[in-house]
Amino acid sequence: MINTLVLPRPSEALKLSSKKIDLSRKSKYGRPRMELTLTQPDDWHLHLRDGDMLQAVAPHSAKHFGRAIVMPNLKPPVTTTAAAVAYRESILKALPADSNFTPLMTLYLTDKTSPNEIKLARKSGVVFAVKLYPAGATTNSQDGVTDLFGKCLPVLEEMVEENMPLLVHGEVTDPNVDVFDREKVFIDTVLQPLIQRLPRLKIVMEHITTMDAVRFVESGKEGFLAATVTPQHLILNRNALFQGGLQPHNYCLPVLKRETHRQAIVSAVTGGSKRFFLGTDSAPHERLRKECPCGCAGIYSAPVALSLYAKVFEEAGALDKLEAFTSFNGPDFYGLPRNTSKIKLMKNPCKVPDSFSFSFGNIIPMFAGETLQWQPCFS
Ligand SMILES: NC(=O)N[C@@H](CC(=O)O)C(=O)O
Ligand SMILES: [Zn+2]
Ligand SMILES: [Zn+2]
Repeated sequence: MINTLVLPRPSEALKLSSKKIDLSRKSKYGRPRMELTLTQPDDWHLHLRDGDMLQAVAPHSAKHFGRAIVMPNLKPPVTTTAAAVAYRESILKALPADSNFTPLMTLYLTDKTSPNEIKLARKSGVVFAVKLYPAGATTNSQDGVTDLFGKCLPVLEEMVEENMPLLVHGEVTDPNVDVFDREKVFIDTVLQPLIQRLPRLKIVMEHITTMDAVRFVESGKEGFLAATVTPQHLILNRNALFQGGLQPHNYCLPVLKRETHRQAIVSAVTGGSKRFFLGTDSAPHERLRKECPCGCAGIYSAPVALSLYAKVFEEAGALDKLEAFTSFNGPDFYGLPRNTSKIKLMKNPCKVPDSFSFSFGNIIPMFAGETLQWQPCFS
């Protein structure tokens, strides 16, 4: 990896609680080197895939995150507790020997999921949520739900009993609804009625992209409604899809929105609300599956996500709020203990690799070839 050294300006000294930043250590150039110590973050929305791709990407997430909610949209999808247990085993095998990373498994909801499967999931101790993909909404969602209220109410009622969160890809699939409006329409036509019907169901709106979602989550009951936020929806707006030509590596679902939506999401997360937490939605696809006539949706952010979140909070003058977003709000919502270990981020400008090469092909990371200021570091 090439290191492009850009020295931090002394005026960049941050106004933070003294414990969080250690300005005493000097870089070899004699300038202050800024450090940020955080409780180990977790990733509450992650695609680890399987097979070769799993082997390739698992170490990247395990390096930075303590735990991750692992999405079940494999081929075939992880629809049973038995499949989730087996998938968990293969993830553990793909981790570096010294890794403490804990995968938190999820089940893929279908029209046929039985209430008993939820009981089994809860009993297993390794399944922490159930994921709703409206059929056809996103990558590998073809086996998803076609009619939530018609087919899934008994399962959802069992989830209330078992205190099992429902994670939602919140977009309608009606081709007549404009692609930029699909999240808002989903809120109005599915989520609002769902909450009316089952107010004690814990719901996470995954990868929110609009000010409508921000307002909706803020207006929900604390502890019952929350949202994950990706680095791309905090940093990029929809212009990034077309900057200098079509940019397949900025294409994900829900698709990037206009700047006003991005700003609303930034204000929400940097404002310190407990309802928003880190979920990278890191979604690797081999390069040629993105750079082709019908490219896949998904941005590979795992290696750069922490640097990007730090950039967003720093630019908003809210680095003091970063730790709650990366490390507290998620476990608090899920009713899990916060991590006890720490991770350090250092201001040490570094170029993001242009690509990661594996035997099966290449994966292009988010911000490929660009320089990022904050780097997680390991002693
Ligand atoms: N976000 C994406 O664009 N893609 C995800 C699926 C998803 O999270 O919707 C994937 O699995 O590739
Ligand atoms: Zn999704
Ligand atoms: Zn996802």
